[in-house]
Amino acid sequence: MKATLIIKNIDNLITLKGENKARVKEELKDIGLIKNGIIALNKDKILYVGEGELPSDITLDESTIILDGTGKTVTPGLVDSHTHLVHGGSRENELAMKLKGIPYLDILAAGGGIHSTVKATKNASFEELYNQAKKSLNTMLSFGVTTVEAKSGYGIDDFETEIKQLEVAKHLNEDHPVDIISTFMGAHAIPNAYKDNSDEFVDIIINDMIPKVAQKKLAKFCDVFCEEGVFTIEQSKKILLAAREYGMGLKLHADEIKPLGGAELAAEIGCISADHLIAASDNGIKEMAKNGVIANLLPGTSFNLQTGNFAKARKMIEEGVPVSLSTDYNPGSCPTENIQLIMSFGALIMKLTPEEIITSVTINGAASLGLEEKIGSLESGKQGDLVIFDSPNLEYILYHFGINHVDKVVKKGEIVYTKEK
Ligand SMILES: N=CN[C@@H](CCC(=O)O)C(=O)O
Ligand SMILES: [Zn+2]
Repeated sequence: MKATLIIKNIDNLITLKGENKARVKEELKDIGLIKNGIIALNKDKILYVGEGELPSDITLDESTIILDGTGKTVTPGLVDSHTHLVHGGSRENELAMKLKGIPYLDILAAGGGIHSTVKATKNASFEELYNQAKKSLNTMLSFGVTTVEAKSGYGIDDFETEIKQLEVAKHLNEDHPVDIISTFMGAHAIPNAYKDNSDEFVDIIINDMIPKVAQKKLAKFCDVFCEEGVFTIEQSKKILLAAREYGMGLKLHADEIKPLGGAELAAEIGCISADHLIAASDNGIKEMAKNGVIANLLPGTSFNLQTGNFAKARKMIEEGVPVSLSTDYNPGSCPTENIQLIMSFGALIMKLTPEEIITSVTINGAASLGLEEKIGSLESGKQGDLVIFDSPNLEYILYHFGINHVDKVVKKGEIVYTKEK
């Protein structure tokens, strides 16, 4: 079989080989490290992964791209499995409020926060949203992200804007090398018009919005912001069970600020992931472990909200919860596309090991999007998504924090990003 691209002499080839499933406990440490590694791709698929030289049945010709991995670390393409990629405007105006100690939920209740991005997203044209999201997607790609999840949720009761966001994501998925997995999140805030009757808005989401989003095939998942002053446990359950009827996978913004029992709900109804979990109860963590719900942790949000509270990542791992890590990129609670910074937070603040971190942003991130058979590890037959880091080892990427260590990104067998020297 002919190789179209090979990378040889790789100092540290991190394959994540193993079962195509979210890894737990000790499995999180088994990253399939190969020293002096070599990898061969045929078009968009991985052909061979091993040590030293290629086997003789893999042939090269003058069109084969040959890269040298000396001094480099190669990993699967990174998966950012929780973002609010498509939105209008920005919210730097909230910085001063935050520094004065005004809580995120108070800004939201006063009509700011998510509501101000709803206004900006409604006022933005399709092209403006497309260009703004494309710029962010380029930044994500430059940091090594090859697959990203993108939520709607800045239209809320303005369904046209919800659809506009999802259509932008759909077009970008077609036009841009990064794969985008869409999530419908109409239940992101209670619209002002339904402040005194949020159940009415829940009914609209269930009866009008979910069926239309499903019919247009615009979202693989449905998500709800289950939080004090936003959607209750009962409302979140109702919305997600309705979404399941329409074939959507379920996600939940759970226990981000107040311990409402979101982790328990995610376990009860079988969400693929519960995200945030800063205030998750010990019982909720146990229930998630029992039911295999992935804890998608977002330390950049804790950092930016400045509450000093972070999800109990170590406890979750000890209890057997599969964990993933994501940016939560959005204009309010976490305005950064830099997944490598989030990985450093995973180490420096959450005390995850380098092995646990790389597993969290590859195979476990893939599993939180239902993509573990296709991406998330470097094994023959899987999609040729990988990152070449200009870094002698994995630890260095986390330790030398806040900067970009990517040298090249390969997506579906093609070099789609090269760092300017
Ligand atoms: N918490 C709810 N949603 C987003 C924030 C959205 C925003 O502030 O615009 C999050 O996951 O952090
Ligand atoms: Zn979010």
